[in-house]
Parts: sequence; structure tokens; C-alpha cells
Amino acid sequence: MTDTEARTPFSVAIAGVAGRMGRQLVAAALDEGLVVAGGTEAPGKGPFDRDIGELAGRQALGVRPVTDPVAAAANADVWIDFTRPEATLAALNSLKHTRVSGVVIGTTGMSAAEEKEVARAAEQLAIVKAGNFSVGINLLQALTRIAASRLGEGWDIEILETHHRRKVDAPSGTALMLGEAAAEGRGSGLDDLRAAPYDGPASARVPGQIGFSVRRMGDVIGEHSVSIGSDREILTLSHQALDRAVFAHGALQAAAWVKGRAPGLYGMDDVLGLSGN
Ligand SMILES: NC(=O)C1=CN([C@@H]2O[C@H](COP(=O)(O)OP(=O)(O)OC[C@H]3O[C@@H](n4cnc5c(N)ncnc54)[C@H](OP(=O)(O)O)[C@@H]3O)[C@@H](O)[C@H]2O)C=CC1
Ligand SMILES: O=C(O)C1=N[C@H](C(=O)O)C[C@H](O)C1
Repeated sequence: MTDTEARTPFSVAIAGVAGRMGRQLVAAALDEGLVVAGGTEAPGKGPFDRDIGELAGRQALGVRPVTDPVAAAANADVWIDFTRPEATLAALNSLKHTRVSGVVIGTTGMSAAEEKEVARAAEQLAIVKAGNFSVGINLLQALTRIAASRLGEGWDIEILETHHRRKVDAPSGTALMLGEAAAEGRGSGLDDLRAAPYDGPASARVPGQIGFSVRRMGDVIGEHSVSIGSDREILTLSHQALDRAVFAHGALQAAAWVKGRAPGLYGMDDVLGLSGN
């Protein structure tokens, strides 16, 4: 199903409704005819006196942000969370006490231990988690896997990402997804192939490793490229997000897919039917 096709309406609760993605998610959900049943904001920060719909530039809903995920999710089918790792994990813990039957996580920058906590929560909840909810990036992931498998270790793989100056985590969740796909193409895991940042007098490239470069500037929404180079040629696959709404509509597509599904940890490739590519 594409993000423009009609869906059976369902209700969502959205974490971090005053954030860049929170506002996009509320607006996209209302534009798609879904019910926004509740939303949260960080304790002590707010704004708690504003209507969630108005914060997103849409009509007033008579719903204001609260700090407690259980209260926000009281009438929701699906929880959507693009916040911070610690906030997402706290919400997952609370959701066990709600009627929510599916979760969509876009939060990036989780440590290995935090990723394990998400996996544990997925023993009880159906969770779709992705570092990027755009269709283009998920196809790029599949293409990267293929390119890395066809072009042997004599080819160097370098991933470059650029984001707005307010982004806190690096490399981006998307860059790490692409690195993981490249490593899989080489029959390995990213933990084994990830290059340390090139910085200092002993930073020569180690053959076979996957390198990452990061830029933070202005209001760039998200740009990613994967370059694979030999001594004679360089192949570059790239993607540019032109509007944050692409992530929000992708997340809602995932929400429609995960609602009522059996507990488990799923990816956007499952939602898009790209698993195994
Ligand atoms: N997977 C994907 O497709 C995408 C993922 N992202 C990821 O989503 C995350 C958010 O990005 P972005 O919207 O730009 O960031 P913002 O900082 O604009 O938004 C995050 C929001 O979450 C709020 N928040 C923090 N702690 C809590 C809490 N305990 N309870 C409720 N709300 C809380 C923040 O409040 P306050 O500012 O007051 O702390 C803020 O409003 C990042 O990890 C980013 O990488 C972004 C785009 C696409
Ligand atoms: O923080 C952002 O803005 C984005 N974060 C995601 C990431 O870390 O890859 C996705 C997107 O590129 C925007």
C-alpha cells in the first residue's frame, strides 16, 4: 500500500509532539484521516498549554500534551515515537499497561544496550523500528547490499551523511543502516567492519572496512550517499530527503501495518515487502 491510499481509520498517540518530527507526524496523521488520541512532551519543558493539532499547524483537537505515556496512549491503537533513546525506552515500559497493539520507533542514536531493551520489549509488543521511514532509503539499503556483495573487498566502501545543525546523534541512524547493509553484502556485521574515524597521524584506511563521514550544517533534512570505489572507478548511490513529511507518512504506513500484529521486532523492509532483498 502506498502512503496515499485510503486506510481503515485508527488512532495514534505520538511522543514528542512539539518536536520537528512530532509536529510532522500529527499533521500527517490528521491529513490521512487518522485520530490523534494523545501525545507527550518532555517533563518540565512543554508546551503543555497548547493544543496538539494547533502545534502541528492544523485544527484544534481539544488534546494537549501530557508527560505520561500511559495517559497519552489511553485511547490509542498505535504509539509512534521519534524522540530520544531514554524517552522511547521509558515509553515502551509504560505501554505494557495500555491497549496499544503496535509501536513505531524512529528514534536514532541508541546504544547496543538500548537496542537490546527494544528487542526485549518486542517480546510483548509488535514494534517497527527504522532509522529512516522513506521508501527511497529503504530501497537504497537493498541496492547497497547488492552492490557490496557484487563488488569484492578490493573496493572501498565510504558512507557520507549530511544533516541540519540541531541533530544530536552521529553517524545518523540511516548511515548506520546503510553500513549494516553493506556489511551484510560482504557476509559480515557492521561491528566487525566499521572503520574508526580517520583523524590523526595513524589513520590509514584498513582494507575491507566501511568508513563514515558526517556533516552538520544549516537546515539540511537528510542526505546520504554510499560510494564504492576501486583504483579505476567509483560507484555512488545517493538519496536526498526533500521534506520531513516523507518520514511521517512512512511511519504512518508502518503504523497501519503493525496495528494488531503479533509481538516481534520488524523493520521498514517488512512493511514494504523488501525483506530478503
Ligand atoms: N527514522 C526516521 O525516519 C527519522 C528519525 N528521526 C529521529 O527522530 C528523533 C527526533 O528527531 P527530531 O524530531 O528532529 O528532534 P526534536 O528534538 O525536534 O524532537 C524530539 C522531541 O521529543 C521531545 N522529548 C524529549 N524527551 C521526551 C520525553 N521524555 N517525553 C516526551 N517527549 C520528549 C523533545 O522535547 P525537548 O526538546 O523539550 O527535549 C522534542 O520535542 C531523532 O532521534 C531523529 O534522528 C528524525 C527524522 C526521521
Ligand atoms: O535527525 C534527523 O533529522 C534525521 N534522522 C534520521 C537519521 O538519523 O538517519 C533520519 C533522517 O535522515 C533525519
